[in-house]
Amino acid sequence: MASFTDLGLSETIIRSIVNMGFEETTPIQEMTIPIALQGRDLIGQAQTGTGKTAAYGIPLIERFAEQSEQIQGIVLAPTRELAVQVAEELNKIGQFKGIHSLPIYGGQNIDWQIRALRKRPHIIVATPGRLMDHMRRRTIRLNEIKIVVLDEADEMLNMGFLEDIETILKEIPEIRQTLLFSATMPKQIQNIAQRFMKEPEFIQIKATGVTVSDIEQHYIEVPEKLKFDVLTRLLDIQSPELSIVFARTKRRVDELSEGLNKRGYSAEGIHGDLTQSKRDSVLRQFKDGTIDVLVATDVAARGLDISGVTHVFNFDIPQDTESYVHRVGRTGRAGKTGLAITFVTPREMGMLRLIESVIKRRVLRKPIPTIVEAVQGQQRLTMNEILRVIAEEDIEKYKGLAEELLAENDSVTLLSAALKVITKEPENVEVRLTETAPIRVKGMGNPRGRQGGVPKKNYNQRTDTWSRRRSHDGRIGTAGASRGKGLV
Ligand SMILES: Nc1ncnc2c1ncn2[C@@H]1O[C@H](COP(=O)(O)OP(=O)(O)OP(=O)(O)O)[C@@H](O)[C@H]1O
Ligand SMILES: [Mg+2]
Repeated sequence: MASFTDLGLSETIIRSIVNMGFEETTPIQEMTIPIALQGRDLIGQAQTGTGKTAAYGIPLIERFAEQSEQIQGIVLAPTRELAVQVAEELNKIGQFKGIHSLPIYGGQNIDWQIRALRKRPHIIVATPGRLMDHMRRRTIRLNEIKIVVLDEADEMLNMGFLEDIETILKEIPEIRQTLLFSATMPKQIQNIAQRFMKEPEFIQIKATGVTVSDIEQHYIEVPEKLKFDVLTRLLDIQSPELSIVFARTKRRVDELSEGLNKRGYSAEGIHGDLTQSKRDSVLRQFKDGTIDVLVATDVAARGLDISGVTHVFNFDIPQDTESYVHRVGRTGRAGKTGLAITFVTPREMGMLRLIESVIKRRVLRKPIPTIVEAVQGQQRLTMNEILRVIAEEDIEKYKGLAEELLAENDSVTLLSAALKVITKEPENVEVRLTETAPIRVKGMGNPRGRQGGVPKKNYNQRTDTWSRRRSHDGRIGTAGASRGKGLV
């Protein structure tokens, strides 16, 4: 890896990079910054969490003149939260050069944005819809734009922003530089590249596959009905620092975060139907650790860089392989490690195999954790907390009471009772979720299952075994038959 000083950057930029704590370039930065500095068009693909923002942000800011009164650069991003985050990072890179970036996104008061625009930011980081609004109102002029960046370009296409992007790019002078970045590059991207870019250089960093090797990836085959209990068991056993739970729909997100709260976890949901101020406050609370579990739709799958996310749970398997790559990429960022666990219902095994074929890596199968393990996990938490309090807190005023209680009870009985009171008992509140249909892939997995030839799989919670049951006569089939007999 190279040093930033070898890239011919100006002193003010180097100073801000040092200030941000970056010591060496990441591979995508090393490869793309010199090309982007020459003014050439560029498509950059590198794994999640490997510094693509600075890979375009550094040349973007290096090439701008701070004296200009006009907007010189536009970054388009698919979600509001990402627009805010990118603008923050660009402001850090531009702090000593005096280059200002402003996020512009839907759900935020437009008059406020218009006032902020009058302060002459050099760079706008926008979601396409809101930028279009400003273009119609003529509150943003794009005729001085020199550089355009499409961050998460493929996701903007997925979201149906193609027309908006076309309209936006047509308003921008043809003599410009266009940069396009994402961890995933499906074929449609070539379309955009051909139509809107000039002989783009394609830089692809493919160290060990599409997903980062620092992310441990597991899956658990689990029936739909048991997913929620399995999730809470995993939270109890693993006690993640911060975790993101991805679910398929907004309704699932609401139900899940409500259910988690009922069971005593500090969780909040984020999805597109919430007000922007709610979305902002949820994300803020998650970042500062006020809430430990963020339950999200794919709105939080792309680009978000939150330190301390040790676990990603795919409560529902994603509908496409790109989504998988980005979701699990919310952990294991900037050289840190992370764990991603995907729940797969029996009929979704085909989707899992498809994901494995795209990421070119096996996802490890793990058994359904037992309730005993969950209890042990909670007890361990309690024990650690007690030891921490002994080491760090003032407990003098409890000692009198302790002695009184010890006079009439033996110490083991007394402490056991106290532990029972303070340990959270797993699965003590029933939570029901609205069921969703499995995600299936044509031609993958177990095709005969769909024709009814292979008996349905059943999971036996008490014996932790899967068995195949013939639908007609109710007899137990092969796997796990001996243990499952009479219980299925
Ligand atoms: N050269 C560097 N040295 C150390 N940390 C860095 C460096 N470049 C970027 N980072 C940090 O790494 C983290 C991930 O960067 P960034 O969000 O740009 O990743 P990304 O490649 O855009 O990921 P995604 O595909 O998920 O959007 C950020 O916290 C960023 O500040
Ligand atoms: Mg990014």
